[in-house]
Amino acid sequence: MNIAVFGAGYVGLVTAVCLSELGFRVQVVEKDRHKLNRLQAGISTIYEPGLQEMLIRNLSEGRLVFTENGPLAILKAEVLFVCVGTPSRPDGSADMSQIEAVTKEIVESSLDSGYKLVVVKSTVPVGTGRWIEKMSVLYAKGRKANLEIASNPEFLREGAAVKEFMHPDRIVVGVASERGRTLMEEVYRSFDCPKLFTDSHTAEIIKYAANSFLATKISYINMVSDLCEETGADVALVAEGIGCDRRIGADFLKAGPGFGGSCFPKDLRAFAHVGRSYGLNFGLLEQVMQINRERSQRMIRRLREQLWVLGGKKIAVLGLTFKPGTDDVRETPAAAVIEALLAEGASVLATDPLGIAGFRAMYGNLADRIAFAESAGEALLGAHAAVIVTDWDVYRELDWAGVKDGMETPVLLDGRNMLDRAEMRRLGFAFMAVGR
Ligand SMILES: NC(=O)c1ccc[n+]([C@@H]2O[C@H](COP(=O)([O-])OP(=O)(O)OC[C@H]3O[C@@H](n4cnc5c(N)ncnc54)[C@H](O)[C@@H]3O)[C@@H](O)[C@H]2O)c1
Ligand SMILES: O=c1ccn([C@@H]2O[C@H](COP(=O)(O)OP(=O)(O)O[C@H]3O[C@H](CO)[C@@H](O)[C@H](O)[C@H]3O)[C@@H](O)[C@H]2O)c(=O)[nH]1
Repeated sequence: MNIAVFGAGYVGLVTAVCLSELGFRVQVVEKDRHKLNRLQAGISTIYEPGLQEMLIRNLSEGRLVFTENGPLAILKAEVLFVCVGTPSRPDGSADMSQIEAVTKEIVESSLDSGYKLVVVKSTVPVGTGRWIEKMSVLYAKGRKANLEIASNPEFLREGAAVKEFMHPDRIVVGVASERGRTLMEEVYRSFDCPKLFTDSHTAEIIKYAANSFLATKISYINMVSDLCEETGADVALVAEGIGCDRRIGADFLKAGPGFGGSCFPKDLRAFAHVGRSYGLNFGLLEQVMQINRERSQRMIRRLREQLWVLGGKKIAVLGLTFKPGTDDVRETPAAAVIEALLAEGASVLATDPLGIAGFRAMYGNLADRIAFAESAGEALLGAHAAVIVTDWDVYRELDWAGVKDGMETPVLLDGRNMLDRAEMRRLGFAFMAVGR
């Protein structure tokens, strides 16, 4: 089967590489020249375990092609995956302009040709499939494009994208016709997981509802974590205690600096906007987002417990990516923490195993006001306190006894609850962990 994938970002690139690995012939259409050059040269533009090797293999064996030539890819393909971005607009709604641009290109390149299944993998508001159908009629200007629109939301997590694409918990497909369903069954034939076939509205809602629910769990445990801090309880044990109940489940109950990344914040804003646009009370999600916004202030408050004044002090920030195992810094909680520290008059020395370059590129103004260190050891030299924002293993494995002596004052705030409290106190740290 010939497949076209539009957009070689986190989702598009992983989808394309994995589908080619499964034996499909995949053409990836990417408009960003810089990305395209690198991909054509066999260099992955994102860091994902396993991706680079698979990319090179499938590229050299000819199953995977990166191109700017949308019309040619459209002509050849029977199934077209749309994986372009759906970023936030200022009012929180999803910006659908990239989806519309791809729609136009697909319609104009498939006029009077055979049936094609257009599969929307991007995360989109309910009703998007219908809009694509309507716009297709307009762009066809009275001629006929034989397109069927399906919804196939993607649930992969960054840092484990290849593994999660290849072994998902479930596959959701919103498709109307038998022909479309048969094609999607063929695409996912080798996947051994529940496959849920629905109408397109249901599939579209499943994606936002899943992300919103997971983010709700995180804000919920973060709310409880504040109470644990006030009362001397331990949020990790509370999470274990409630998570053992199978109706609740243990996942996504880790307290921390709040959720970040390119998905949860954006998708919550968009889902809340969708709810409001139907006149519904989605205030629950507003609260989830508000709790998340307040996390950085909570961390400042903890630091004050030990440091008295923060102004003029040097604080090491360990971790810039929104979670470990990725170089992605989009909407990272580290940015809010650094912003709050600077507002207190502290100076910041930040470090991260993979995220420094991305942080400099994305947060230029903020990056100009802080310094960067190549390693945690270097960041901690002369620091009055360290704050762990991202739970990288290197921080778990750091020689804390060794670095402590280089600090001005050995204050450590474990924002991810990842270190052994008794051990850190034994080493002589004034140690605080989120939720304890
Ligand atoms: N990042 C994730 O982990 C993840 C997981 C599940 C779903 N999603 C959703 O998938 C979608 C894509 O997310 P992403 O993180 O991959 O985005 P991204 O911004 O990393 O990638 C989008 C890519 O599309 C390209 N593009 C834009 N317009 C194009 C066009 N007309 N033709 C060809 N290429 C074009 C861009 O240059 C970019 O490379 C979003 O809707 C997102 O919410 C993301
Ligand atoms: O118990 C937890 C779990 C996660 N997080 C934070 O939540 C954010 C998101 O984490 P994660 O879900 O692992 O990362 P993403 O790669 O953003 O994946 C989410 O967003 C994707 C894009 O929509 C979906 O496909 C995935 O299913 C969904 O998990 C990160 O900042 C994490 O540190 C916590 O604070 N506590």
